[in-house]
Amino acid sequence: MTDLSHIRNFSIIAHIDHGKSTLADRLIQQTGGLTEREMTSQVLDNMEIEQERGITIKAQTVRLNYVANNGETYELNLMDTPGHVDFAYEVSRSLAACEGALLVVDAAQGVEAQTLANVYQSIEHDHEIVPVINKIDLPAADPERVRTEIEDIIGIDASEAVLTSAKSGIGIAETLEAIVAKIPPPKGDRDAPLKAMLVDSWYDPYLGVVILVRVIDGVLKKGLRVKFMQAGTEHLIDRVGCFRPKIEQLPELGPGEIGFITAQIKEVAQTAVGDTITTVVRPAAKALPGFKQVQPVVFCGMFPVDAADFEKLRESISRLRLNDASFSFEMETSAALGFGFRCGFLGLLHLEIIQERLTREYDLDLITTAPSVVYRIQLNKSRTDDAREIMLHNPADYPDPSRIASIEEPWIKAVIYTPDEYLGSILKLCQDRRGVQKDLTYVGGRAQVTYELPLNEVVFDFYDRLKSISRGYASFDYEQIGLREGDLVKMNILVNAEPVDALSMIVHRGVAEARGRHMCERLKDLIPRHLFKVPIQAAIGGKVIARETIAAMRKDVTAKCYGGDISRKKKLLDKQKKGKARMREYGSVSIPQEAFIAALRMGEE
Ligand SMILES: Nc1nc2c(ncn2[C@@H]2O[C@H](COP(=O)(O)OP(=O)(O)OP(=O)(O)O)[C@@H](O)[C@H]2O)c(=O)[nH]1
Repeated sequence: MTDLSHIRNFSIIAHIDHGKSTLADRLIQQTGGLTEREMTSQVLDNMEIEQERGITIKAQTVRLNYVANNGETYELNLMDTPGHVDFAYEVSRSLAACEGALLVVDAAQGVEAQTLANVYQSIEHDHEIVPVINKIDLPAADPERVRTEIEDIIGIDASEAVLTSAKSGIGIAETLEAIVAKIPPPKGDRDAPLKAMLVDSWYDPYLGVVILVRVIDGVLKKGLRVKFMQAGTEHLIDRVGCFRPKIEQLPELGPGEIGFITAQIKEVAQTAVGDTITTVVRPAAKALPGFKQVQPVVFCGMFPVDAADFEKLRESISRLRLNDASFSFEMETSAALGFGFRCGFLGLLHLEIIQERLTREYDLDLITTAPSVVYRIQLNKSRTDDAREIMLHNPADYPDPSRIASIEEPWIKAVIYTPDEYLGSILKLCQDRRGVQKDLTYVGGRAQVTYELPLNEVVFDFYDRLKSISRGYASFDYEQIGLREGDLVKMNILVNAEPVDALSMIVHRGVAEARGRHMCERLKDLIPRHLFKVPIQAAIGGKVIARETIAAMRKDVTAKCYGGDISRKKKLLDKQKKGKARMREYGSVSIPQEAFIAALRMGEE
C-alpha cells in the first residue's frame, strides 16, 4: 500500500507521431520496468491492428516506482487511452481515473489538431496538465516558438514545460520530477466503504476476465466478496495486482491506486465500464457518477463469401465477443447472401476493426452489408395483426409501406470545436446532413458549435469528412438525444434489374435522390464490366430515382494468344480464381466485396 501523497495517476496526450509511445517506453525504462532489449518493441500498443492503425483500442496501464530527487519513492500510474470518438465513453472513464496528463508536443511541428481535441477533454476532467516539448534533438526544433504556441492556443502556462528527446533519452528524469511536483496526488479514505471504478476489462486466456480498476475509497483485497453496483452481481476476488508492464500480484489496492483484479468472471459482458465496485458486507451508499450503459448504434450484416465458412464465422465472432462486450450479434439469413450475422457496433471504426480482425486473424472472407442505425416503426392494424411497434435493425425487414403509421430515427447532439477558418465548411457539412444548429460560441479564439443531427447521417463518414475538411483540427463529441419522427423511406438498389438486399438502406426522402444517384455512380466504378450491359438503379418502392449503366465489355483479345510460359499462366488463373472468390454473384452479375461498404462512403457530395 502506498500512502496517497505518494501516488500520481496520469495519462499522456499528444498528436499522432509526436512521440507519446516513445516517451511512455522511456519512462518505463528509466524506472526499471523494462530492459533495453524489451524496449525495442513498443509496449503499450500491443495488438497488431493497433500498431498498424496507430490507435489504441483497449486502455492499458503501467505502474512505475520512481525514487524522486527528494529521496522518496512514488507510485506512478501511467494510463493509455484510446483516441477515437467511437470509444469516447471508455476514454472518459480512463480520464476520470487520473488527476493529470502529460501534454506532449513535437518541438518542430508545434500544437496540432489532436493535441487540442485531447487537451480539451483533459481540461474537462479538471486535470493538471504538464506540457512536454519533445524531439528537441531535431534540427528544425524550435522549443521557444512551441512554448508560446501552447500558451496562446491552449491557454495554459508553459513557462516550465519540460524539454525532452524521447528518442535519445534527454529530459526523461526531468519529466518524472515534473510529474511528482505538478500532478496532484489522488484523494480518498482508506476507512470508508469500498468504492472502486471499473475502468476497463478484457479477456485473458489464462486469467479469465481481467478488470482494470481505480480505487476511490476503501481497500481491494484477495478473498473479498464484492458487488458490482450497476450490474447487481456479486463476485469473489481471487487476484489483485498491477502491470509493470509485466503482471505482478499485490496483497491489496488502496485508495487512489490503479490496478487490476480477477474474480473468475467468464465474459467481459458481465463487466460494464464505469460500474462501481463495492463490498457486499459494507457497501457504499451511492454509486459513482457518470455511468452509462454503452449500446451498439450501428448495425450491419456479416456474411461469409463462401457459405461453407458459416460455422467458422460463428466461432470467430463468438471468440471476438468474449473480449468486446460493446459489440453484439445474432443470426440472420438473406435471400442473396445466405446465412450470416446481424452485428451491432459503437460506430463505423469499431465495425471496421472487427471486420478487419475477422478477415486477418481468422482468415475469413466476408461481405458486410450497408450499415444502419435502429429505427422505431409504428405499424397500423392489419387484417391479421394488431397495431404494434417494431425496432428495425435491418432495412431488409422494412415492412410494407402501407402498414407504416410513423417511423422515428435516433438523433444526437454534437459539439464541434474548430479553428475559425474551417467553420464555414463545417457548417455546410452539418447542414447537408440535415443538422439543426443550436449554438455557436467562441472559446479562446476557437469556435464551438452545437448541432442536432440524425445519427444515420453521422455514423457512416461524418467524422472522416469533418477531419478532412478541417485538416484534422476539428474535434467532435456527441451524445444521443432520443428518437424523432422523420420522412424516411427504404431505397433499393437494383443491379441488372435484381434488388440487392445488402445494399438497400433507409434514407430521408429529401436526400434520397442525391444519395441514390451517388450510390449508382459509385457502383458503376466498383462493379467490373460484364459481357453484357448492366443497368444499376436506385428505387423507392416501384419508382426508379437514379440510374447508371455499365457498358458491355469488349471481346477479350488476349484469349486468342497462344504460347507463353504455362506456369505463369497458371499463376494468373489462380489469382483470378482468388479474385472471383471475393465476388458475389447476383443473378448473372458479380459484385466485388469492397463495393458493399465503399458505396456508402458519401465522400464529396
Ligand atoms: N527525432 C526524434 N524522434 C522522435 C522522438 N520521439 C519520438 N520520435 C519518433 O517519432 C515517431 C513517432 O513516435 P511515437 O512514439 O510512435 O509517437 P506516438 O505519438 O505514440 O504516435 P501514435 O502512436 O501514432 O499516436 C517515431 O518514429 C519515433 O521514433 C524524439 O525525441 N526525437
